[in-house]
Amino acid sequence: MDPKLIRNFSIIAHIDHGKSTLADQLLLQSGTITEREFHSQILDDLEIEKERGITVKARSVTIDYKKDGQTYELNLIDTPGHVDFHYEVNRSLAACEGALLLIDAFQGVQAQTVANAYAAIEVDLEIVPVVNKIDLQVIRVEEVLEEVENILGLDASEALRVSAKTGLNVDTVFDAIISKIPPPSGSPDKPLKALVFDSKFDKYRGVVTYVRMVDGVIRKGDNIRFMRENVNSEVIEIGQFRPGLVPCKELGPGQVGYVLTGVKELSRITVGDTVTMANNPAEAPLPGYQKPKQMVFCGMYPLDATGFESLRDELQKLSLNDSSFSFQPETSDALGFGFRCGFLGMLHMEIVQQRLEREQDMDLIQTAPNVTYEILTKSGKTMVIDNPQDVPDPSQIDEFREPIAKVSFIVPAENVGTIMQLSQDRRGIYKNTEFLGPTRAQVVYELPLSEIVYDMYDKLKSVTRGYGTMDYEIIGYTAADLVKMDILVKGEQVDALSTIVHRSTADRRGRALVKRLKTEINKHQFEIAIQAAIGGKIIARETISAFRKNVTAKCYGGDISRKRKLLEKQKEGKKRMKQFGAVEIPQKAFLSVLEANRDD
Ligand SMILES: Nc1nc2c(ncn2[C@@H]2O[C@H](COP(=O)(O)OP(=O)(O)OP(=O)(O)O)[C@@H](O)[C@H]2O)c(=O)[nH]1
Repeated sequence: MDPKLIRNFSIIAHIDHGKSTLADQLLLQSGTITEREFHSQILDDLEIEKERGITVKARSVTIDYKKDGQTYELNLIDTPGHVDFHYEVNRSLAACEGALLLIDAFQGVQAQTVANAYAAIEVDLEIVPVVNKIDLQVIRVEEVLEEVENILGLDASEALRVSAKTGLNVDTVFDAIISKIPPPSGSPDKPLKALVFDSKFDKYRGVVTYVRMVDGVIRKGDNIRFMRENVNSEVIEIGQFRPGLVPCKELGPGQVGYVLTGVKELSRITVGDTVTMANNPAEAPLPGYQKPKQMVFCGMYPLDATGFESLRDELQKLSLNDSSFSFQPETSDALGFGFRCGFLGMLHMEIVQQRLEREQDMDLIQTAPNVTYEILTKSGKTMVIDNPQDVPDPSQIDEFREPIAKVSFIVPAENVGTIMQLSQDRRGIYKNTEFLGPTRAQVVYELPLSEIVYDMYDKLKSVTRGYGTMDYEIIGYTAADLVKMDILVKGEQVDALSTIVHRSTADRRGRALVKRLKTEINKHQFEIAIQAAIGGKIIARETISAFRKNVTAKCYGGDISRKRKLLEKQKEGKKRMKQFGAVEIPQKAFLSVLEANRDD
């Protein structure tokens, strides 16, 4: 394939601005998919993505497009739009020469439009602004284009105006891809160099490695090497995404496709690695990617001990296709054997948890999530803390550090004050405000990650009536006055309820938490004290009074069937309970920490 006829591009956008719809429309208009397939959102094939309407895992597809008697090979690399999946965006961009920057004609430039555009500018991609949804009743295209110029510093004079939904003007998108985005360079005669930009585990074929060719040619039977992992393997099959896996004879410079090898474990194929020939290797690998870093952790426990092995199997299966999710066995006095799971962010956590519950039909107890902390001990050691239970005794701590994020909000001008107040209340450090036009502004704060991951997004949406957006990146760790807060139920500490809080908010959080727990834990036949403590000191207390529970008391006379129904209902309610000493604690109580933060 002549590289001059190849174009490699991504579509980048804020969530919901229509990226998947445009991708599908490009596939439809080029004849890659049928009308029927178009209506079922072909690129988002995971069930959860369909249900929640978000793209989680990057996909890629090759489109043949005829123009002026030539057939061009257009490689679209799909990217997810949500903050949690930044690293997926960056890895996709490195495989492209250009990007379509898609912007909703009414909503205009939003927080992730900015973040994604900057990522593309950083790697020197040619950016084509595309205003989408021009079929809507109310649009403000001119203002949106002004925002593109003011905020992103891009030339918007030749921006395209399309409707991905109806297909209006989508032909101009093909023209722009061919005329504006540069073809890849590279030589078939140089030693093989191909970038691994994704990989996934397929039940039938094993590990499918996604590659973007740079130099050289790859064919079936070649003996290749993954340079960073230093793994050699024979090529069993190569092919392209059309959009299913379709084998081909060879892949040359600039092309995008897949390689099947004898490698069985996904963990041995690192995204960002370089593929070369084992007997004629390239001198140096391509610049790689940073590994994704888990920033949010929580415990997951089977409801009863027999579920441990099957939970392990399920977690393993999930991690086969999601290398950004991690899990390790842990034990809790209260919950028994379970796993500590790490996620990129809260959305990522929710998605994994839902997949477990839905696809595997598992009953789980999940503890409240926490971010990753660092502790410098008196002996000079730096500990990474993923679990509040691992915090050492305060006498051994020299410095307690928390992750800090640079958060950028884009909000209606009248909400700037509220956002500043919200950030200030959460220990934010003000950076700057920039007006994007008469009605909207960008406000930047540095905020502790723990103060934003749980509910900042919801709060932002509610104070701006849905018009505000935010994006964040972790910029490092700083020392803070943090303490571990324990919860005692009937005098005994429940380890899975411990949290790390800032000392200045400890009293308030402690009170909110015990109050919440009081509503979550049912009355028992004895009185139950619920206390919050720091070190040995009790900072808050609530009491659940004793109650003799007799659900059948309501059933007068001998209505047996009704009585049985009630008993069954009670049994059902017990399903998600964990016995702790004499007290039954329901699943929801373990998430109280999270809820109490939100009540705050
Ligand atoms: N009216 C109108 N609606 C559109 C258009 N393009 C997309 N939409 C709608 O906007 C919503 C979001 O579109 P998606 O294509 O799922 O958005 P996305 O950017 O891929 O979203 P993520 O994958 O979650 O990042 C869907 O309900 C689409 O039907 C358009 O041109 N006009």
